[in-house]
Amino acid sequence: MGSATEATKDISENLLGDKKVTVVFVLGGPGSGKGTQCANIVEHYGFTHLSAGDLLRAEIKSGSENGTMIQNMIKEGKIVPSEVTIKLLQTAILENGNDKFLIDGFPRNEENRAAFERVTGIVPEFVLFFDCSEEEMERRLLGRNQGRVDDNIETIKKRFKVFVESSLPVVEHYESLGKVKRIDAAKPIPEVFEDIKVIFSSLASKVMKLVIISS
Ligand SMILES: Nc1ncnc2c1ncn2[C@@H]1O[C@H](COP(=O)(O)OP(=O)(O)OP(=O)(O)O)[C@@H](O)[C@H]1O
Ligand SMILES: O=c1ccn([C@@H]2O[C@H](COP(=O)(O)O)[C@@H](O)[C@H]2O)c(=O)[nH]1
Ligand SMILES: [Mg+2]
Repeated sequence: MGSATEATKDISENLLGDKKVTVVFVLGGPGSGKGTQCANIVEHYGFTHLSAGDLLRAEIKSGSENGTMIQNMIKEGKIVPSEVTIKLLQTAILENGNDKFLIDGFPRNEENRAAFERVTGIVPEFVLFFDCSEEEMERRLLGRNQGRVDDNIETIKKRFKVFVESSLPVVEHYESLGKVKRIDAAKPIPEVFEDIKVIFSSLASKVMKLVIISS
């Protein structure tokens, strides 16, 4: 087992089996622009983007035995059981050669958060939080046009409720640890990314890479 040097001890490099990774949780309301900006971060900063929602949608498409249950939960805007989502995230991390991940749209509630930390041992480097009004998010979701079963006004209202009641407490938890970097996500896309760049450039100037010292 290795240990971090003095220079990297504040970087969250954690064990996932034998793999040590740096993770940023990307959180924010439905339609706040998480996926859009994750694509920009991937392009500029070499992270791998893992959208929990995309992994769940891929699981439905794969014909998995959990597919019908997941589809029903998504249609209702409900949170899929932790063990299902964590397994998908864990597999995606282990199968990927990268060691830097943006985990988008997870953890969705406190139980997700605690289970993920317990199972994977991963603590996020920080949480990138997209702050946006419901009015603006609703406008974006109704205009998204990607054929998602949950982009209709009835499900959107349910998703907003779940976000406020279950997901915001996760942000508050990380806020209490000083780990939240809040972004004004109501701005136009290029301006939001300018703000994100400040955060990731400062992270890149710290020691970002994994340091393994054989003992
Ligand atoms: N800053 C922005 N201004 C205007 N439109 C935006 C902005 N960011 C994203 N959008 C648009 O809003 C829609 C939702 O964006 P995106 O899919 O990135 O959100 P999300 O947070 O990933 O949503 P979800 O939680 O539902 O997956 C998309 O059509 C996207 O093009
Ligand atoms: O960790 C998660 C992530 C997502 N879900 C379900 O999927 C939909 C869509 O998620 P997006 O992040 O908007 O793509 C969400 O409303 C949940 O039903 C989940 O259960 N757990
Ligand atoms: Mg998304």
